[in-house]
Amino acid sequence: MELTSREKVIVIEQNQEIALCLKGLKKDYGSKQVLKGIDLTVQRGQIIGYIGPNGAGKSTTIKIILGLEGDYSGKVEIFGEEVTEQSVDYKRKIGYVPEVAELYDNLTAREYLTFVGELYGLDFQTADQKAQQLMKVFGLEEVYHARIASYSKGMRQKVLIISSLIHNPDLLFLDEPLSGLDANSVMVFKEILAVLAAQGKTIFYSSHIMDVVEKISNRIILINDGNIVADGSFDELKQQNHEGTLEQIFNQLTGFNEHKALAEEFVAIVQGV
Ligand SMILES: Nc1ncnc2c1ncn2[C@@H]1O[C@H](COP(=O)(O)OP(=O)(O)OP(=O)(O)O)[C@@H](O)[C@H]1O
Repeated sequence: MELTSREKVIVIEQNQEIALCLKGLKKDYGSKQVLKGIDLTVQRGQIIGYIGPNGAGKSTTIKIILGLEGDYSGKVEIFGEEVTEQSVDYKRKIGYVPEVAELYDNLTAREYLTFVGELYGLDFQTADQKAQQLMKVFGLEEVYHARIASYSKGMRQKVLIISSLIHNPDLLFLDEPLSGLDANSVMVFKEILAVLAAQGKTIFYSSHIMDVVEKISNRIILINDGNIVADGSFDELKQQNHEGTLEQIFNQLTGFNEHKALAEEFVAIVQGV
């Protein structure tokens, strides 16, 4: 499809707009330094794959950006505005799928999603209508009025995904979002991300499923021990590290080559040898 010159200008402007900027982000928990100075600028429309070993500080970064974790040093800017502990308005531009969520089991999906929609500034009717339509797309129209307590894991995850997008945010934080989704739903969700990114939404995608990160991200950021140790497209990382898959690059950059020895040790202990 040929873009008109006006559309080309809009695309260039969008690409230059900065959605997220982290400057010297540091965070300690007691004597443990979890983030040691994260500097990061994310352009609007990018899909960032944010990866790193367990405990590297990925969720901590996301929670700081969302204002869920205080007591850090450094700066967080969202669409050019510095986020402070008092800032609230910027949250309307953000959607979030947490790694672990407290869904209100006693509520129905309708009650929960309209509650979240209203928190994000939608009126009840709009939230109700959108929530019902989105549930239908995910094949959940029949349980819209059922309590979340009766949902399977994947059904809960779909409600979480809907709740993160109901207010049409510009910046989306996804922490292991595919958790519990079946293969068909994964396909739908990956397609949703591609369409959102094409519309200029910015997506920050944190996951351990390397082949998905490799495919959907146009920029991959690897953090290890509180620092960014790699930043680039998958092709760039592949060239720099002479490795074939993102999983292999991950192993190399985190200095890990003991999987066989560790597996054998584990099984030997299980067998009581
Ligand atoms: N509330 C807390 N109190 C104390 N330590 C914490 C707290 N939250 C996180 N940590 C520590 O901070 C470090 C980073 O945790 P974080 O959850 O950010 O890691 P992660 O990269 O998201 O890991 P994973 O891949 O396992 O989800 C870990 O060592 C963790 O124990």
